[in-house]
Amino acid sequence: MPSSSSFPPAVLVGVQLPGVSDIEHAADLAELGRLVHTLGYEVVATVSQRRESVAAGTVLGTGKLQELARLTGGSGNVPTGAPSRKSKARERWEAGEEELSEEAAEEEAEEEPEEGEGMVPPTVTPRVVVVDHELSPSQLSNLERATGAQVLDRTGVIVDIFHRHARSREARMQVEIARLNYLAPRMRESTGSRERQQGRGSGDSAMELDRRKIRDRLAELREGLAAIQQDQEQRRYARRDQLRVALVGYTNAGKSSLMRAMTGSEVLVADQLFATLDTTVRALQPETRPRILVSDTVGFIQKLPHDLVASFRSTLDEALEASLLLYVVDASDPTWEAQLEVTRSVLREIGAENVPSRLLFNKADRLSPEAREALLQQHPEAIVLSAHSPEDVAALRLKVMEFFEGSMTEAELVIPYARQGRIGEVYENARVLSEEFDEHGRKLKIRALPAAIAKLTHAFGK
Ligand SMILES: Nc1nc2c(ncn2[C@@H]2O[C@H](COP(=O)(O)OP(=O)(O)OP(=O)(O)O)[C@@H](O)[C@H]2O)c(=O)[nH]1
Ligand SMILES: [Mg+2]
Repeated sequence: MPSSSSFPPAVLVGVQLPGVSDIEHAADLAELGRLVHTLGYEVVATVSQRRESVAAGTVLGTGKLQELARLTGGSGNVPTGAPSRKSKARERWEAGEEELSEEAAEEEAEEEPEEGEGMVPPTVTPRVVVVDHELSPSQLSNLERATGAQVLDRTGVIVDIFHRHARSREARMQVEIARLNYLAPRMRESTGSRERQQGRGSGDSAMELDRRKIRDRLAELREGLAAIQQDQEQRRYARRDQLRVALVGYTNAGKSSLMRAMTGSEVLVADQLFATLDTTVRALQPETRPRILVSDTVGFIQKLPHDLVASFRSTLDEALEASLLLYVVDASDPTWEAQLEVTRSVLREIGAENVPSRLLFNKADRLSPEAREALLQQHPEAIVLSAHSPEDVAALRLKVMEFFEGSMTEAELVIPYARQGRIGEVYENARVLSEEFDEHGRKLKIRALPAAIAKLTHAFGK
């Protein structure tokens, strides 16, 4: 890990809209800070403003913009209209004293708050401005001119992280599709005179392509992706008769840590957002009879760009086809409820809301005994655990096995002596309850999923 001074300094910019509480706003900015940190920047300052809406031209009002420009060493000059007088109602709302009524909001077009909201000036000059809202090309351009710094928006940051973390061919293609979709409309509106339009790493090569080339590239990518996905579908089809459980949840909740602990696999665990972009499937360990497959999946985040959700759909199809979804929640995060709601809504969006599920409150080692108790009171059906505790993971394994027990049935199978070489298939897909030998072969009593019984019966005959 490099020392913090080697990270390029960045300043965060957020607008607190009416209806967003102080706590929610602070959590939003904290999350943006973690995204920016994951991308390799150090957050040295935050500029935040209460506004009725994000300013069409420059996101912030002129006064706040100048404050931002002072931090970054920019001119603060932007082509906006002259600021108008601030209403008394707005002054009170901005001071946090009351809700802003619609009439009061309409009273004036632009406001100009002066107070610094307790901001400590950074000792280094931020070279990057990261805005917690999606920016239009003209907002981006105005902000770059006023601040003299590189400007990124939240979507751009997420797309960049995905770009850096994509490993498999499929994930790389999905991310490239999302990036091109993100860049294309921005390129359309700009006349091409601006450099670094989308900031570091998020579009340098794409900027050289014209729109037609982007379209061609998108078509090529979609075709390539379709071929890969067909392959995957076949593999999933082959696994349809197996017991499958998928770990889903907010980014950084601990899905990969649980995957490691449950399967002994070496999947990447990192205190980063979106460390995992590919689905990994491994058998639950110690192996069960029949064996149970566990999938680790891409994490969710609030305000996930729609294109990214769409491009990761196939990754999430893995979750759709699981018989059991384990919703992993970071119970030590004060915003876990909002995070769980994001997870639920994305899964609803892909049609997975009817898959049976269990709630896992992870990182319980960071909770006080009272907090644990309160969670269980609130969600008696949930499992409270720590991915770092072998006992907790062993108990989870039993719970998962119990869940599948209910969906299995029993059957008899006779394996002719000539086919004894394939006996391993039976042990992998079923639990053998008893066996006898007679003149026809090995007579087995098995317990397995109905689909697995059908397949084995087909393979070996009655
Ligand atoms: N204290 C504590 N830390 C945990 C626990 N589970 C995971 N972590 C930490 O949380 C961070 C994120 O863990 P991951 O397993 O990578 O989380 P993830 O859900 O796979 O995250 P993404 O792949 O980025 O979506 C890592 O630093 C883990 O060490 C736990 O039970 N207790
Ligand atoms: Mg992960």
